[in-house]
Amino acid sequence: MPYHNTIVIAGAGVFGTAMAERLSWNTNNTVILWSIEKDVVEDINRNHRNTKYFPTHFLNTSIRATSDKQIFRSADCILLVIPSKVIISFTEEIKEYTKEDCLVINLAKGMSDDGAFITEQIPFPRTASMKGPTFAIEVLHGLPSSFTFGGKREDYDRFKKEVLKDTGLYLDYTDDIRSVELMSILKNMYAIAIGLVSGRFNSPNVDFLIYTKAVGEMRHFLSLFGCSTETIFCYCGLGDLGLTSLNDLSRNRTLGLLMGKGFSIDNSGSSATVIEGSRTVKLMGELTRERHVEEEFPLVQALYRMMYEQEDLNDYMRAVFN
Ligand SMILES: NC(=O)C1=CN([C@@H]2O[C@H](COP(=O)(O)OP(=O)(O)OC[C@H]3O[C@@H](n4cnc5c(N)ncnc54)[C@H](OP(=O)(O)O)[C@@H]3O)[C@@H](O)[C@H]2O)C=CC1
Ligand SMILES: O=C(CO)COP(=O)(O)O
Repeated sequence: MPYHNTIVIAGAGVFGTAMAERLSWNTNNTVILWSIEKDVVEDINRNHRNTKYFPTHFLNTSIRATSDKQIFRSADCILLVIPSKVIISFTEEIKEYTKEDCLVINLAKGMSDDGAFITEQIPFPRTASMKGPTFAIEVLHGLPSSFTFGGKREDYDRFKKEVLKDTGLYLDYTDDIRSVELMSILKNMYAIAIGLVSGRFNSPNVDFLIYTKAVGEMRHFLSLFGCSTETIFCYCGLGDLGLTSLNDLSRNRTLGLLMGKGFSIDNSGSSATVIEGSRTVKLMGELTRERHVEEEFPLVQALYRMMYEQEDLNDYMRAVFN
């Protein structure tokens, strides 16, 4: 007998919509997008489009959308694809509507503004984290794409077999959820760091010089947070760092490119685009100082001084080529 799962995706922005499309390829999944954006919900239900985020693309007609939080009552599995800073309060709110054995998977970046790991704060017994080298537009266009599933082994096995069947989405696995959450925020920060030198030099030699330093710092961070350093070899590690830091589709790399070309930046968080790496620079810049380990993280410190302490581009370059 075929399995049947109701998947409710919280967030009908670019990535939530792309994931809805792919999960709908498995006809045993009922896929529902939940969004605060009423115009987006209406567009999906009436026109099978999400014109705000994908002006030219038609979605699978089986995908339904709603703004009613009661929908979470029906979920066997929830994917969280809203900005990471609102996830904890959001899950606290929907908890009362939701089945106790629902699997809640965080696809957004893994840390809240105060430095808490999101999956450790979500008030559900079955949680997981799923991150990988996956630009939304390529997921939407049906290209084979991969994630690391961080969570319990039995949840991984079921999710892979039942939900991802026929979707062209592939998984590797770790039980170290925290390491998956950590990799996802670090690679955004290092995408800015590498974007900065790409913007300035446009040189593969220079890019990979800084890329290699970034991998070393990511490994130090895994140790600092008591995580398995093996996760660096998963899709969410080297895979996502490479994708985000070396491709101009990335918003974080683009921010670095612009800074490397001398444009000034707005750190207020008011930007309409999600550039989560700048928050990570602040968090990790301060955290490494508080723990007196800043010398092990020269890229982070150089970025922090440039983005939050008014150092200039030349200071950044001097610091990272040291
Ligand atoms: N884009 C990509 O390629 C990838 C993105 N991700 C991650 O997915 C997460 C979402 O990113 P992405 O889809 O790109 O971002 P978008 O900005 O496209 O989508 C976020 C959605 O969440 C909504 N939202 C904002 N605030 C709230 C709130 N308080 N409650 C509920 N919904 C809210 C937004 O609505 P509104 O526009 O009205 O604010 C929007 O619909 C991020 O953590 C990102 O890093 C992961 C892998 C790939
Ligand atoms: O997270 C992403 C790919 O995994 C998307 O990266 P950006 O947020 O930098 O666009």
